[in-house]
Amino acid sequence: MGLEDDGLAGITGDRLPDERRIEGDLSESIRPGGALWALASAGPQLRESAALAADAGLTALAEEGRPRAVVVAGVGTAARTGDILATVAGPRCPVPILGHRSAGVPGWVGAADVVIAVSASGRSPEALAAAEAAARRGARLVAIGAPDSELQALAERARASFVAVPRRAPARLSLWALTVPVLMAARELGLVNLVEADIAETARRLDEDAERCRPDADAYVNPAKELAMNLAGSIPVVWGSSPLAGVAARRFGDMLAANSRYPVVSGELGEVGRGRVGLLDGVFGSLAEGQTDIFADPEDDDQLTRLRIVLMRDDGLDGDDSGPKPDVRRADAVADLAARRGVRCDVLPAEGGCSLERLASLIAVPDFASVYLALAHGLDPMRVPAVSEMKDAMLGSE
Ligand SMILES: O=P(O)(O)OC[C@H]1O[C@@H](O)[C@@H](O)[C@@H](O)[C@@H]1O
Repeated sequence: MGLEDDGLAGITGDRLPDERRIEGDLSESIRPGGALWALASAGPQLRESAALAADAGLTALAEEGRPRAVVVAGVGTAARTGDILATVAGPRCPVPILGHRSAGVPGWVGAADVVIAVSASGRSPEALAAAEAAARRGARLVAIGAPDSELQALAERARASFVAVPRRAPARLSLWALTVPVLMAARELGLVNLVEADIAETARRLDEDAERCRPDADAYVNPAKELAMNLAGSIPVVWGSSPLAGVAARRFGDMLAANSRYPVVSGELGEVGRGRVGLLDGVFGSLAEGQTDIFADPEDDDQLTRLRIVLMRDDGLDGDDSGPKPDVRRADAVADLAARRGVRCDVLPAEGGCSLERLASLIAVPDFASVYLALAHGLDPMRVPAVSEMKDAMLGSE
């Protein structure tokens, strides 16, 4: 597909956000298959996927004992599931967990290792090549993706476990359906401590957040609409205060880029503090705040673009000694630095009794916010021409 004559590749949308667009008729996004519908299904996705994984014969994985390493192979959202596994397994995990985002597997992978190949469509060349390479090298293989896909055929040929995850929405809106089988495979290997109650509580939290973020709840009571409008027109800077919150921050970056088409800076505070926090002193930070014309019309097109910090704050679980204590001072310090420069900051605290639920508490509302922000600009969050054109371009070159 080439660029259309209007030079915008068929993109419609408005540079200026308008809150009225998210308070009006959202039937297109709520209908089955729509973006808000897909996000509202996060809890059911998680439960369904847990049941599918339980029936997929993953117990066979454990027969050969603990692996030397686990490689989670895939791209985009599929790759995020590897980051989630690493954070849920935690810093004391005895086995390295590596996300692999390019075709094939690293050169050292062999019979002592486990490869988890993930692809929502079941046809990303990266995941397929990883599954093939894993089988060739005699590594234990688990494949996760769409039923009746190339990935399933490959897993069957390799006599590997396959978890068939129904494809009801684009990959990025199927995060929970893809993540749970990855976690359950790692549980079989003794690498994560995830009990049924953790899965049930996480699903319940996703249900509750979907209810709070529902389209007919207006911005006063809807945290996702509020967050979307806070970010509207800004350059969002999303920082997580712990490795877990860092994964949620990067996920928000993925969603803001694909759904809302906003440029985002995201990362983990431990690293950010060594360089990126310098953004606060720059053109879009304190210089923009200090040079605001207080008499200018706030609706004015020429208003300066500003940073807006989203601080994902994870203070850890009380009594959890499974890793280093989260450094809460860092979160306080960055909030303070921002406040002193007039840079606005939204703080999202992690809640919940296990790491999966805490992660969900940092992902659910921002996921919805990314869709509301797209809709406020009149953008279709489901249709991302640049992504489709990239895929087409790459298919043409292979
Ligand atoms: O999970 P699969 O189907 O392999 O797709 C992997 C990735 O492909 C990209 O082009 C995007 O569409 C992402 O949203 C998606 O996560």
